Amino acid sequence: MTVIAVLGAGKIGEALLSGLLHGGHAPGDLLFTERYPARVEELTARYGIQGVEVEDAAKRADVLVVAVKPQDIDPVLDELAPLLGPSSLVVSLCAGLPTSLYERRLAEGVPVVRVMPNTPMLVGEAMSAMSAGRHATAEHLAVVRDLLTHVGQVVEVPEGQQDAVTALSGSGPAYFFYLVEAMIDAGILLGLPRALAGQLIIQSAVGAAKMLTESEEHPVLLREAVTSPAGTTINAIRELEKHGVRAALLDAIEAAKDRSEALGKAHES
Ligand SMILES: NC(=O)C1=CN([C@@H]2O[C@H](COP(=O)(O)OP(=O)(O)OC[C@H]3O[C@@H](n4cnc5c(N)ncnc54)[C@H](OP(=O)(O)O)[C@@H]3O)[C@@H](O)[C@H]2O)C=CC1
Ligand SMILES: O=C(O)[C@@H]1CCC=N1
Repeated sequence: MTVIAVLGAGKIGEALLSGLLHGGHAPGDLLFTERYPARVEELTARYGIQGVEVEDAAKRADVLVVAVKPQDIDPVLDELAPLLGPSSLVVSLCAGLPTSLYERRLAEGVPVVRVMPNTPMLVGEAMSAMSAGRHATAEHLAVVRDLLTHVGQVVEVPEGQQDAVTALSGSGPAYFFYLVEAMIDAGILLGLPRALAGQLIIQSAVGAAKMLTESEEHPVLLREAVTSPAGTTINAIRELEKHGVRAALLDAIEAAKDRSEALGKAHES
């Protein structure tokens, strides 16, 4: 079995480790590095996996998954530079950071694959997009695809699309959580108990997601089927249009893409 080391086991690193365990990976095949001993102990207690130093991770793992914040990448690259060679495989989950950054800072020939996953990998429902760096071959991509398939769906995209992917599916779950939160608040406004409002909205979200994935229908047709003539839904839709919700979503997602680009540009020199 491939040994995978996650460098920086925060939100997404932990989601990947947990998803891989649920997907059938043995705890002994998973390693992680973390900054503080308390976090190492917490993760070891929770999952039975071993926290190690970077040097150990580089020696023992077939795949090194970098999952620190983009702002924390410099010391990680400094640590990795003397430890890795062309037989290593680096997978970067970091928003905005191009494979060229790794290629510039690591030894010649180290293969790098850039991946943008999302947190539903915790429940085996991630949407991940991967792009090969200059030294990553079809076999490297196959290894990464196999790993990500254990925690959800995977697509391959040109690296030039990764900032847009980050804005859409990387950040995407947050937009849905935000909508659900706002809709539960609407239930409170209408006088429903919070628990009931939560149940009504969350099951509606699950049902709508299932219809989106299982029916062959376009979202517009699914929405139209809910929108009865002179009924309730069209009154709500009019308010959404009046408040520019569609335009707000376009602007919001474009702003997320701009931020992803800026995170990459900050590491250009
Ligand atoms: N959260 C998400 O939904 C997604 C995140 N990503 C990407 O994943 C990366 C991590 O994001 P996220 O998980 O949210 O962030 P977190 O801050 O939760 O996780 C990063 C972890 O790395 C640790 N860390 C920092 N420096 C080092 C180091 N030198 N050695 C070992 N561990 C270190 C941090 O410790 P400390 O807390 O002490 O700083 C933290 O626990 C980012 O680059 C982000 O763009 C990609 C897709 C989705
Ligand atoms: O907010 C962020 O920067 C990260 C990247 C995608 C999702 N979370």
